Parts: sequence; structure tokens; C-alpha cells
Amino acid sequence: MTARLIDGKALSDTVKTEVSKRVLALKKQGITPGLAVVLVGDDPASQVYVRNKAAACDKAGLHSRVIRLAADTTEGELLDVVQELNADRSIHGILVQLPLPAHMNASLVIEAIAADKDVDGFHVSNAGLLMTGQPLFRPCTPYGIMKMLEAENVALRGAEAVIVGASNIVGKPMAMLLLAAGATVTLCNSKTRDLGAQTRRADVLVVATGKPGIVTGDMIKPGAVVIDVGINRCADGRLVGDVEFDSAKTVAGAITPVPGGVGPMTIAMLLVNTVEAAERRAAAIHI
Ligand SMILES: Nc1nc2c(c(=O)[nH]1)N[C@@H](CN(C=O)c1ccc(C(=O)N[C@@H](CCC(=O)O)C(=O)O)cc1)CN2
Ligand SMILES: [Mg+2]
Repeated sequence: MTARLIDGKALSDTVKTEVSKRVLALKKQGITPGLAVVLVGDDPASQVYVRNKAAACDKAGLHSRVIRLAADTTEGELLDVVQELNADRSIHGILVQLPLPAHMNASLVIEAIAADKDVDGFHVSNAGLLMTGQPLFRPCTPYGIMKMLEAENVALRGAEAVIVGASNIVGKPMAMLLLAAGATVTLCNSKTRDLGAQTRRADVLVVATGKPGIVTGDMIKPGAVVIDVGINRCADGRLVGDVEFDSAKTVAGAITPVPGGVGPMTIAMLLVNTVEAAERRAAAIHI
């Protein structure tokens, strides 16, 4: 058996085309959705992601502003930048690229972002709204995964969904979204005993640990849908996921590749969230 490839790049292009149409409709009302991206330091991967976010905005017709700050910027200076963006009417979405340098308290910085501009969906208010079934902004990576599952017609009601990795950015919000869709959710972490016993039960398996090859083909239920969130750079420069692709593809029913799977969807859903923020403000003005 060879798994069907879930093409995140192609689906992200479709989502971005939809976003462009919504941007045009907003522009007819005199509103250009604006995204501010704050990057602190010179992490090479973060620089690529931030560049790609700005390029995606430009292509879809959104206004973007990238604020690059030196690695030794103080937390107070960063908080001042966030406050300035909170007050800027041309900006509908704000994100601070993670990871932040070690001397910063990321939670404190995220909590400083106005919740109605928090297009990453990381603010405690947005995490709480998601948990209680009233999402304002869904975190972009899990939101993109839900779009992929929908596009692939994966039945989630009553399905066994297993998530490996319990981060605030991916694992925990992913659990909430799958639960809301009717799946029975198991959230594994680094202390989970006999990980394979958990993953082998999964109809839908989401792996987000940052550990290359943590899931191998023998840990997958035949026919399962496997979503690989990992992006790990090998010594030879190749990108690999958290799932050992070659053994997994002989067992799974469908699988996301790395690159070209979940990553492009993260950026597409960021645009969706930013347009939604602008649409919400436009609707509020017209009440
Ligand atoms: N504030 C945030 N920080 C981080 C987030 C986030 O959603 N918000 N997620 C990740 C990084 N990330 C977006 O910021 C991201 C990672 C990867 C990709 C992507 O398109 N990957 C490509 C490969 C790109 C490459 O060549 O390196 C792929 O998988 O095909 C997009 C966004 C952590 N930080
Ligand atoms: Mg810290």
C-alpha cells in the first residue's frame, strides 16, 4: 500500500485565492487588511517564515509591516512596539514570531497583543474561547490541518484522533478543534508510556514534537490519515518531518509530505485570520 499524498501547497494556493477575493471586497469598502509581523533576533528559519508571510500578504493584496528588532532588544522595548501596533488602525492582525530570545517571557509578550488582533490565536483569551467552543481566532497550524482534513473528506465524528506533542501552538489547540469536530482525542506528551500503543489506535494521527522520525510505519494503523507537523533540517540540508516518511507511506491511507504539507497551510490560515479580523472591524463600524 502506498499512501495518498495530501498536497498542502496546492490547498494553500486555493485558500489564498479565496482570501484575495475577500480582500477585494474589503478594498471596495475602503479597507485594506493589514498584518504586522514582529521578528526579534536573527534565527535563520524565523527569517524565512517572516519573509514568506510578508510575501503571501503582498500576493493576496493585504498590507504587511515587518518590524525587525535586534536580538538584544529588551522586553520593555518589545512591549512598546506591541502597544504601538495595538493602537494602529491600519493594522488588523499582529503576530510576534516565535521563538523569542531566551531573555524574553513569551507569554507576557503574547498577552500584550490586543486579543482582537491576535491572528496567531495564542493569547490566553483566545485559547480560552477556543477551549469553551467560541473560537475568535484558531491557531494557524491546527486550523490549516482542519482545512486539510475537510478537503480530504476525512470523517471525524467518532474517529480516534491521536496527537503527539502537547504544545500551546499546535497540540493543545489541535485537540480542541478535533474534539469540537466529534473525534475522540488522545493527547500524548514526552512522558507517554508506550507511544506506539497510542498511535496504533489512531484513525487520524497528528505528530508535532520536533523529533525527526519519532513515529515509524510500525506505529501507524493501516489506512490511517497521518499529519506530520515537524520541520527538521538534516545535516545534509534536507527537510524532514517527525514521521519516518518511507516506512509510514507503506501503511498510512494518506499522509502529508514535509516540505509541502502543513507548513504552507499555516501561512494561508494566517491570511484567513487577518482578513477575518478586518471583516469583523468593518462589520462593527457598520452596526
Ligand atoms: N508567531 C508564530 N511563530 C511560529 C509559528 C506560528 O504559527 N506563529 N509557527 C512556526 C513557524 N511557522 C510560522 O511562523 C512556519 C513554519 C513553516 C512553514 C512552512 O511553510 N514550511 C515549509 C518549508 C519551509 C522551509 O523551506 O524551511 C513547508 O513545510 O513546506 C510556515 C510557517 C513556529 N513559530
Ligand atoms: Mg524565556
